[in-house]
Amino acid sequence: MTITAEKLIEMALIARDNAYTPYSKFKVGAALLTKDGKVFSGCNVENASYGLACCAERTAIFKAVSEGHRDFDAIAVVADVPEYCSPCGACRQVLAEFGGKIQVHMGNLKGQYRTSKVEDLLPGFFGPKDLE
Ligand SMILES: O=c1ccn([C@H]2C[C@H](O)[C@@H](CO)O2)c(=O)[nH]1
Ligand SMILES: [Zn+2]
Repeated sequence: MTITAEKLIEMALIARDNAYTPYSKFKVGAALLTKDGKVFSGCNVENASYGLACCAERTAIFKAVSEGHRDFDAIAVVADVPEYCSPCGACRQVLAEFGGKIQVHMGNLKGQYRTSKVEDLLPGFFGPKDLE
């Protein structure tokens, strides 16, 4: 059974409920799909030392990697935005580490989304190949 973009968005919306955002009040949810069909969710987690906030996307990626998963098909990201929730530069770089072909579904609370590949969100990215 494959997990659709719509299903992944729905899972990101559920993860968003756990966002810890006392400072920005901007709640974000993410759901990361592995090539073997597992999903790791994430939310943003802020801190009184503001710069230490971890985005929803990186929370999901670090959860997956720390449990032994490195091969990803797609990630969904959702927030209360007028158009589509676009990953920040740091998250684009962290996603790029695991492959430019990962599909990024960027959504909002209305269930609308658009999809781009990591390599199109971060053209010419610096990655593992540059260290060979
Ligand atoms: O794609 C994004 C954009 C922002 N944030 C978080 C970081 C911070 O907690 C809050 C406001 O920037 O939203 C994410 O989690 N993902
Ligand atoms: Zn980010």
